[in-house]
Amino acid sequence: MDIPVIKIFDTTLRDGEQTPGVCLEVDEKLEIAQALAKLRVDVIEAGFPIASPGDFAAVSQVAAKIKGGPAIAGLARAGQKDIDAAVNALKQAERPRIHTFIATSDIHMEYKLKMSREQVLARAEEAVRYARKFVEDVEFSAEDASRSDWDFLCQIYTAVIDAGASTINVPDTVGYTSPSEFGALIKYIRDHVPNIHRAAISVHCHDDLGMSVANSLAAIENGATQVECAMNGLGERAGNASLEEIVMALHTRKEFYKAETRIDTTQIYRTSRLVSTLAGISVPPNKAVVGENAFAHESGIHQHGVLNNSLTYEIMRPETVGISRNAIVLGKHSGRHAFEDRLKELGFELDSDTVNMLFVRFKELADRKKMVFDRDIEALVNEKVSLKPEWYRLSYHHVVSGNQMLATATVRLETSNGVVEHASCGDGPVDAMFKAIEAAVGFKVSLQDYTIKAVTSGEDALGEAIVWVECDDRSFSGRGLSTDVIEASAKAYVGAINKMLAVCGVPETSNETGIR
Ligand SMILES: CC(=O)SCCNC(=O)CCNC(=O)[C@H](O)C(C)(C)COP(=O)(O)OP(=O)(O)OC[C@H]1O[C@@H](n2cnc3c(N)ncnc32)[C@H](O)[C@@H]1OP(=O)(O)O
Ligand SMILES: CC(C)C(=O)C(=O)O
Ligand SMILES: [Mg+2]
Repeated sequence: MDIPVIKIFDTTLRDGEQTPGVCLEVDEKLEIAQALAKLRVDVIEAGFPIASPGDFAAVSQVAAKIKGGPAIAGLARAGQKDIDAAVNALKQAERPRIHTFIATSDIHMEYKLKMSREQVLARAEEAVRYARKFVEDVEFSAEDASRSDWDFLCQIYTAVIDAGASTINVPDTVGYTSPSEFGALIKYIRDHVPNIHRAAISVHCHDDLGMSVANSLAAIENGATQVECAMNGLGERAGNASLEEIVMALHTRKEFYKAETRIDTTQIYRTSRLVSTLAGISVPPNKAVVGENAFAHESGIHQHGVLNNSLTYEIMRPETVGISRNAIVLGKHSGRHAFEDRLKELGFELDSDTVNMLFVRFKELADRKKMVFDRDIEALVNEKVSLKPEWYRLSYHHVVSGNQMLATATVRLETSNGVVEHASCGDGPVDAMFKAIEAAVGFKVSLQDYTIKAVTSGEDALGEAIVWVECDDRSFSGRGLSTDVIEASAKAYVGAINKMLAVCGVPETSNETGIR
């Protein structure tokens, strides 16, 4: 018997970007799209083209650059303007998909759309028919399907399939359903939509009650053949169903679900790290599949079992998701071959200029650290990805602090006009550093959030700082990496300021015009 292949529709770049505080730039979206193509997802939802010029540009770039693999989807409300924007953004896609949607629950229709059932039905049909004039692959979503009247849902799905939709999506928009209820809904749709054999059934689950993955799997058990999900479970509110969890559930329990995906599971971990770095959202250590502890064993009885046979306490092998267990330790005496080899093992295919640049950074790091771990290397590579044109570059810093003195920081920033240097006092070394940087750039910076964590363990661990700053109601993140946490913090702050200036422009009070 042939095992059905479940399509993975990745929405990291669309619903994932709706994670509060996340704002990906065009080149960052492209970098993630390339990783998703390597992961072999079936569809990349690249954005919502009418939403902003940046989203339009990102969908266009992804459509132009990602070839020979996934279909590229653009989201559109059920209206001609939105569909026209999606059509234009997807012009260069090899396999464009228009994803149009309208809400079908009574609460959404009455209070949000202010439309009757008849109007929503007519609008959905019109939108699908209009989209089909431009592309063959049209997906229709009934937003808030899980809180909609089941017979109305079946009526609208029948109508949109007749109008040309090749995929009908059943979203649990607010994460309200439960596995048995959602499974029954999918079965009901299969039994009550007469033309359902002409369309694929997709599901799109949110995690408000922590059941998005369980609900998606229940839908698969009842005949859904596409799941919409996001890397690291990013998405609106509590997020979408996590791609890595759905894929690894199907992979690990293939004999139970009797379904598989086309995903190259060895790319999962690398993609997860890239998304976490570029989105500025850390992965919790206890996160399934990609968390730091997902394959770590703390207690003696478990360690004993794992040493005898790892399957005693591991249902998946770390290598299957791309986490290397390599015993070769890289350090200051390691050479280029070992370094290049490790990059390849970690799934990075980089040109020789990039490898050369990274090797220099690796040696600098190895001078400051006894051992360089895989996660240090991933951090170096992902930092390379997020390098942006800079207005300001940190060239020197000095901090004095103690428990009975006022912390004082001095910074020197390079700009196109030369250097600018300032000193400030603060409530602790990081505050003093941030104040010195603010004085150096010459304008007030609105700090939203600041986190620091160790990338690896040990006293010489690489520290990763993430800083969020705000301007014109938009948030910008910066990331800094160093064995010195104050330096990591300063780099992250300057990085966030650079990103902010690229979008909001340089305030008049600025000391310098900056470097570009
Ligand atoms: C469940 C989801 O995740 S849906 C996707 C959600 N994502 C986003 O909203 C991110 C991008 N959104 C945006 O940038 C903006 O909301 C835009 C550009 C889409 C629209 O902006 P605005 O025109 O300023 O409208 P605003 O967002 O305030 O309100 C939404 C409008 O769309 C209408 N609308 C909402 N969903 C739909 C739909 N599926 N089909 C047709 N109209 C819809 C609402 O009724 C409202 O109409 P009104 O302006 O006539 O009252
Ligand atoms: C646009 C739709 C599919 C959506 O994101 C939702 O309903 O959650
Ligand atoms: Mg959603």
